Amino acid sequence: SCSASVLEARRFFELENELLRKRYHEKFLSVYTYNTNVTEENRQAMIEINARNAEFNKRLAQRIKASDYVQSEDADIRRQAEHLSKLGASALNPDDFLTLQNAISSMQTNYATVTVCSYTNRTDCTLTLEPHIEERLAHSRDPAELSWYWQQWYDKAGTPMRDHFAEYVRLTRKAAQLNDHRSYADYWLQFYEDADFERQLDATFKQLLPFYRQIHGYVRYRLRQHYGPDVMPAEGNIPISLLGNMWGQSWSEQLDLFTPYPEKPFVDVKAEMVRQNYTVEKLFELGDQFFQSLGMRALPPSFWNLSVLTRPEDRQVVCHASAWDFYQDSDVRIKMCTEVNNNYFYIVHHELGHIQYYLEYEQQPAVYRGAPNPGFHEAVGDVIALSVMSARHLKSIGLIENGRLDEKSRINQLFKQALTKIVFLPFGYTMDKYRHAVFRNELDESQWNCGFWQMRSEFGGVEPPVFRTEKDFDPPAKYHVDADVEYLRYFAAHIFQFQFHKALCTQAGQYAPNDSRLTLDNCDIFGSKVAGRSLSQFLSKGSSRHWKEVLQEFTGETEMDPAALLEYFDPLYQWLKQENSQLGVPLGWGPTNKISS
Ligand SMILES: C=C(C[SeH])C(=O)N1CCC[C@H]1C(=O)O
Ligand SMILES: [Zn+2]
Repeated sequence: SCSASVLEARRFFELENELLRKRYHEKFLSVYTYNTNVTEENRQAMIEINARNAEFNKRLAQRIKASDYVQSEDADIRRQAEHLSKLGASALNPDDFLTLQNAISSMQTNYATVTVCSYTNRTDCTLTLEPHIEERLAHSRDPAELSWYWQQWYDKAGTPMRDHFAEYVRLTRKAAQLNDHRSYADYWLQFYEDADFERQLDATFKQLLPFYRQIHGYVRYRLRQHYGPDVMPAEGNIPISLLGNMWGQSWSEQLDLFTPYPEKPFVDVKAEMVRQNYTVEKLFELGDQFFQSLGMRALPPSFWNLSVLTRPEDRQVVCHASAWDFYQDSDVRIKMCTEVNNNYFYIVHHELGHIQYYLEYEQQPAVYRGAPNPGFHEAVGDVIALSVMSARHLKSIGLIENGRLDEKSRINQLFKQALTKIVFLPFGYTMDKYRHAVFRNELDESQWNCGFWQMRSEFGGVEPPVFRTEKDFDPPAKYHVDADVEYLRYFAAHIFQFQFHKALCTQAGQYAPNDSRLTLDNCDIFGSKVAGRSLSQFLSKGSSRHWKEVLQEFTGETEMDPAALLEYFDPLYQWLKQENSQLGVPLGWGPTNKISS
């Protein structure tokens, strides 16, 4: 349709998108400068640019609201108008906006710079989360030491942030109301473009809970065998400090405590990487080569020149891994404090997935340079990692000997994957179930800390290693709470990534239903140009089309559906049900007693 009004509207959005692209370019340069050099001066400069951009975004939204673009006869004009009317914090008046920016950046600065004291040398208080504390949580087998680092971190990264967090809740609530949302939770949920999505998330979580209970029961049983009944009661909540990760979101670091068949040790890729003198650079080159093998773009020279891939010696940085799009000249970067180990091997691929998405949709107008469903952006890298972590692929890059696992080794491998992919689900679910309750005023401020642990216990059967009260405040001990980053995107990504994996493996001829040689858990799409074209097609759409439409073209489905995930893990699920009943392993847990009611 080329009526005069549509032509005028197209002209309007073409101009506005170019201005928006320039604003994004300027904004992300200043945020990156702060993240890669945490100084007060850089923090102030970042806030100033954010405030200026907020005014421009607000004015654009007002002009669109005053127009009839949302009723345009042209569907694309309507979509662009709707997207550009979605204001977040930008709806606040300049003073409130600055106050909110200060609250969030203060929490982020604390998270990035906090250090704790060594368990073995109490006068050394220079230990950082990455790499020192995470290394201790992954390798110590002393419950007292594990509990020490857990408490040091939560007491220093969490509790002192309570006032900033309260300010953040107050002002994001005000922003949401200015945008006619019931709450900031509803502002976050609108990015899924599906009024039914929250219900789907609840239903998906309930559907996967029985599988999680089997893993939880087995791990608790094995922890009890190792640490004894005083540390691990038979039917209790699992102390998070025993699980190898500060937040209990992934348990694979302590894998060798719970390997189903320890006599068939699953190859520790880290040991082999160290033996082969792997460098951080090599990890990124492997990821880059994987995408190129699919016929997708190589990382541009600017990536290698401008990224920050290891912790600098001479300045403070925000170590939490992140990928960056500067909306100009294919300038894409990663900032992370990489170490050569299993966890970072995964994170490198996770971040490169974001980078490939940025490169694939860069031709879109600025308003569409994003994912149509936040879960998609978090799933891309993980899909590639599913191929990379397969025995078939690890053998092909010389990191393990045996590319075809026998039944017992296959159970070990599936168990290792489940300790990240299934264990993550209650954590991801709780992070935003909790924040939604806070944002919706369903959880009273007097219960903000105990309510957090009550939900972690209810949904995941885990608890703090030490008693917690309302004098503590633990949620800001997690990066995303400090940085105002919504978290259900990761829960959704853990479901979508198996749907994407199944589609790509089918397209690559590496998966066939009921063919025991071509199963999902040993599929490796490396080198498949067919799969690469399909993935590239999917990513290049950006958010120009509704996520159900682009999902349908990519996998044939129109919903988030855990069927592919359950198919991938089925052999393990069957093994666990049989093993747990044979061992008489109790399943399930009661309310945590680590909080005062
Ligand atoms: C690596 C990133 C940056 Se988008 C991250 O935050 N992730 C990746 C997996 C889950 C989540 C986390 O660390 O909590
Ligand atoms: Zn991510």
